[in-house]
Amino acid sequence: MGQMSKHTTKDAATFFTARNYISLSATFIIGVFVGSQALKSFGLGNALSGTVTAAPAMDVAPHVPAAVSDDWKTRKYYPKDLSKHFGIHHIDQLEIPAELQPYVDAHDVTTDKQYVDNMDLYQNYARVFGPFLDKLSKGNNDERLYVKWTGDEKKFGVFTNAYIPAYGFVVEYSGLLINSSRSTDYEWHYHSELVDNDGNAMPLGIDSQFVGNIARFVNHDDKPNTDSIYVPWKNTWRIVYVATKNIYPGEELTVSYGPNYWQSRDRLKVPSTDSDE
Ligand SMILES: C[S@@+](CC[C@H](N)C(=O)[O-])C[C@H]1O[C@@H](n2cnc3c(N)ncnc32)[C@H](O)[C@@H]1O
Repeated sequence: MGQMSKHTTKDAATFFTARNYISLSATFIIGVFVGSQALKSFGLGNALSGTVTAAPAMDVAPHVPAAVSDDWKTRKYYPKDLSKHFGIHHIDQLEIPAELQPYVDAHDVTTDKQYVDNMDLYQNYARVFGPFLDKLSKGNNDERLYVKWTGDEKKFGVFTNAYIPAYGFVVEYSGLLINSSRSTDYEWHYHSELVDNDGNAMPLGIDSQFVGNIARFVNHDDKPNTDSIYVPWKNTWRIVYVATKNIYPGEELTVSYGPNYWQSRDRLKVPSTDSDE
């Protein structure tokens, strides 16, 4: 995630009623297909590589749904369930707290070195993925993706009900823009050159531990089927998960958190007090 930072890194809404599910799904699939073709024609496919980073990690209590029932390890959780079962306030898009908004407004992301050095790439990202950030963000009735228990090691993960073609938009990593890392498992580095009142660079992250969307449940894999990229959109950097290969219904979505994430976890391990170690 950007980098999941635990500072690196790490949709849609009134999306589906039973009646409009099929047509909206079709719209989405056509959308990602068009997007993926556009990306291919831009030759961006190979450019979808670890540009986002996650923040260093800290162990947190395993996510046991707040409302535990007998089927909690087998059922599917949709965005509308996140509040009741995980205590998460669902938001579709990056949320900027009022106290940080003036700093965001005072800065032009197209002057960031990362943008200037890769202008063609980021202009294309904005052109292809930007519209998804607006059009797919309509509330918490999206049923394309769901959360399900994967096992004791990884806990919950995210799966797809829809076919997602390679290079297609998967989901935005929503959350709160923060300027003080809490080093949770749910924070990506926010990619920017914002400065505070003294002109010092502000260390920013996107934190989705308690306020965010389904993307916060996407697990790490060394050979993931999505990539996290930064998309400059409406003067903010948005983190988007993009498919790196065709993803079929029932598959788990995965992303690389980046090396910092796991290194920081290792550092945080409490030394064993066992006498034989
Ligand atoms: C962003 S959360 C992903 C959602 C998490 N599985 C949950 O149930 O809330 C990141 C945490 O999930 C777990 N995790 C993710 N990918 C993993 C993997 N490949 N192997 C082991 N644990 C993993 C780790 O505890 C990690 O710190």
